[in-house]
Amino acid sequence: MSEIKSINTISPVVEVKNLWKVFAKGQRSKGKKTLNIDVHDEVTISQMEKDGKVVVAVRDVSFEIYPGEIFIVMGLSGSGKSTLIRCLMRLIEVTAGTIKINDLDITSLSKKELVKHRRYQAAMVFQHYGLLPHKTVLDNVAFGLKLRDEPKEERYKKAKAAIERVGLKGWENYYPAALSGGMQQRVGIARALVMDAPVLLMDEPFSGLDPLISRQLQDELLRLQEEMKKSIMFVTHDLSEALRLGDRMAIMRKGSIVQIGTPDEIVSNPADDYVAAFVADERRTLEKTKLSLGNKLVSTPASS
Ligand SMILES: Nc1ncnc2c1ncn2[C@@H]1O[C@H](COP(=O)(O)OP(=O)(O)OP(=O)(O)O)[C@@H](O)[C@H]1O
Repeated sequence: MSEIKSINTISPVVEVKNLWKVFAKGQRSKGKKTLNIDVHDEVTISQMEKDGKVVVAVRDVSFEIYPGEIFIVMGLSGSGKSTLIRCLMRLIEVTAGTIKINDLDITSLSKKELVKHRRYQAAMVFQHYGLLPHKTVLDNVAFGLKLRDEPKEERYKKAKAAIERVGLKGWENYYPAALSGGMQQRVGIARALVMDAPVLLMDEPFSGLDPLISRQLQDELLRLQEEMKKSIMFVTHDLSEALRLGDRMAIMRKGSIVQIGTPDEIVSNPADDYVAAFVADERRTLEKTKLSLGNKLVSTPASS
């Protein structure tokens, strides 16, 4: 009882409330501009969607991420995952709603405050690494600290430690092109870790990599998380990755979150047919395991 009470009183690090992102169709403006639209006017919005004038990429989304939690966002292509995670860094301006990180509403920050938010509160790992090709591994990792005006000696010390943490000791003076995809993504992770921000945003960081490498990196992330206890938002469309990494997961469909729960809850109790279709294979495997376990129990002499 007391344990449940204490869990309920932990404050979230990330708190997203009634978030909307509506894009004007045909103007791929990177989402920097905000569209002037009343999201509460459902009739107008759905008419504009039907007329192909707008795309509602994120629709009235709310969730929290707690300290030390890996929160997975999953959904089919086009369901709004990337738009959502980018809103948290404010790489995309939101249409409506609030995003609080450590109680600070980042949707209302000035440009100057936003720079600070990006340098101290949240760090992002992208699918395509986003490394600077003309800088060495060491300078890539130290770059964010340079933007923070940290003294050279200090930033190299921290960068070397982060490089060692992701298993790349000895590669400090190489350029990204000399590294495999998996190693480049390790650099991407080191670059985020070195900032020591409380929130880590990871947008499909391991997809596109060899399955074996991506599994190694998943293990690595779990190991690092044991030490770091960050609040991690992790976007993926790979269910097995989601189930391995996630403490809780949100399933997105056409911009909305259709279910939030622990991997167990989602697999054993999908909220609708869309979620059920996602987890169908996993359920089949579970049922087979239960069945064969049941058979074993029935047939072992010890059980009779
Ligand atoms: N800058 C933009 N301008 C207009 N529409 C956009 C823009 N960015 C995304 N969209 C649309 O918003 C919807 C959600 O896209 P988003 O990239 O967030 O989905 P996703 O779930 O991340 O997909 P994927 O897994 O393919 O990356 C899609 O219909 C997409 O075409």
